[in-house]
Amino acid sequence: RLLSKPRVPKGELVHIFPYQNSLLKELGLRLPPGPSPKPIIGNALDMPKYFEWETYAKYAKQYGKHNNISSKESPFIFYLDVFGTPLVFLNSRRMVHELFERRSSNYSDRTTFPMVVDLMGFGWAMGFQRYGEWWRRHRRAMHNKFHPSAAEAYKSIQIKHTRDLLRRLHKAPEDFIKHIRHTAGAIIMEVVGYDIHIKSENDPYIHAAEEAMNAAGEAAAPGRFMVDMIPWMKYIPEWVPGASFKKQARIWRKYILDMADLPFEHVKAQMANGTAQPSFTSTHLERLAATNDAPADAEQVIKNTAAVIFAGGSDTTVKTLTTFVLAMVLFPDVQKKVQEELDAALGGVRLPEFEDMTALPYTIAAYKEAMRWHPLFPMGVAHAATQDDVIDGYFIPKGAIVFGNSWFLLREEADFGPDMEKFDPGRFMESGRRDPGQTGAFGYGRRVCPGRYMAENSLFIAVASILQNFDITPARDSSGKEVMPEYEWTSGFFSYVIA
Ligand code: HEM
Repeated sequence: RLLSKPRVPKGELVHIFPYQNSLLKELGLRLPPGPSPKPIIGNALDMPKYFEWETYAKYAKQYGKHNNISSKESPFIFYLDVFGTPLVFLNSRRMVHELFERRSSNYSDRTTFPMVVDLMGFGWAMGFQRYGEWWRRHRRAMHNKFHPSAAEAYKSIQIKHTRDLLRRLHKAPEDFIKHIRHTAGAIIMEVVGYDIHIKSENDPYIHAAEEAMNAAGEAAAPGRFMVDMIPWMKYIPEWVPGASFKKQARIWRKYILDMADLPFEHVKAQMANGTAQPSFTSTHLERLAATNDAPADAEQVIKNTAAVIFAGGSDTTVKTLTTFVLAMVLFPDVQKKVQEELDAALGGVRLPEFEDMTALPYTIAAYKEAMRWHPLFPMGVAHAATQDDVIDGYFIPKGAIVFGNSWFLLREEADFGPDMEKFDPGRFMESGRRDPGQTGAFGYGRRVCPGRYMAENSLFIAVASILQNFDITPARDSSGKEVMPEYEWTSGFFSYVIA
């Protein structure tokens, strides 16, 4: 199953995959000099269940040393066999660039998701769709309204709701997460065209989106549900002992389908009676109505894309901002510096605008540092290989699920400077530093997050507005003493802070 002429590195094989041992002779390869690299992980049982990105990063370092790899970007690649499904983990920027960017036509597929798509009903979400024409149509519908200059159109919506956030924070600062969530939801709903429904923090659409996203977070982590490894299990009836995942999927499914259907139907009804505001959904639908030869499923593409924007666009921003708030508590000096910059630029007489960005490099660096310090998707979102491939002598079979270890990439000293655990926006003030948004925080290649321009705008205006007007400090106990928050990072598809 090997391609004709694999590229063979000069004595630099760092890790022989378990299955490669048997292929070495066939390839005419020899083991590199020095202690033989051992297979690190053999099967599903050895798979780290929690914070796997740290484990893989540790292996990468450990085996790099073991193999005397001097390069700053070791060609690290790990392989796991999970009941016959090959999982490949890329632990270097060079590898990620080579596969996801340069060979993107082969690494832009997704795997099947028996739990999330077949059972839970997430097939409408572009992020889970297989690479091909159906996905491309969704991606085009989104790109059309989210490329950098299209995202400009949303700035006034972002400003409006961020100002409202300041009022809410002023009134009840202790509910800051609730307010941030409300704001992110309000922005994305107005962009998509669902804004008419926001009546309270308990808005049913925001609630459905949160439930659905929490479900995705739980269910999409590799190895979380056996049915993803043994797909025929999806046919087991719900009453069979051990099939509780089916019941769980059924409960989640309602939220997931409602989330796509209900608000879309409502926008259509609003358009029919002339009360709809211009939005992603209404402008796409209007254009569709004016097209004579549109395919029959064109409306479904609009509905699906509106839903995925709604789904992907709020929780991601909320969780990144929550990480930022924690960082401000833990690193008060950074907070002071951002505030000094804001005061110098705005003179304390007006609120920040997007036009101020050029005068606020440290503020920009601060939100970028939040994406680097603790990326929301530490292992990105897995891509899949369409065809067999070989890289540096490693064979990657067709169908392999390929992860980029973004967490590790965002901790490369060569790219971001020293003291990786420190929240230090100052690192971006040095020349030659990489942008986290282009180093895995938004994923890779043709599947890179299409909402990234809008997301960065939301982060910037929120960070600038909040820190210009508030100090973020630890809470105080009854005697007035500051108490540092207890917090932990979740593990799974997303990793975010819970306090
Ligand atoms: C800080 C906020 C955000 C982060 C950290 C983030 C991160 C990501 C990542 C890591 C991926 C996977 C890329 C890959 O497969 O390599 C992704 C995909 C995606 N994101 Fe975002 N995202 C954010 C905000 C948003 C927003 C605001 C939207 C919508 C407006 C959005 C919509 C999507 C969609 C639709 C996909 C699927 C793309 C595809 O599979 O082709 N994201 N995002």
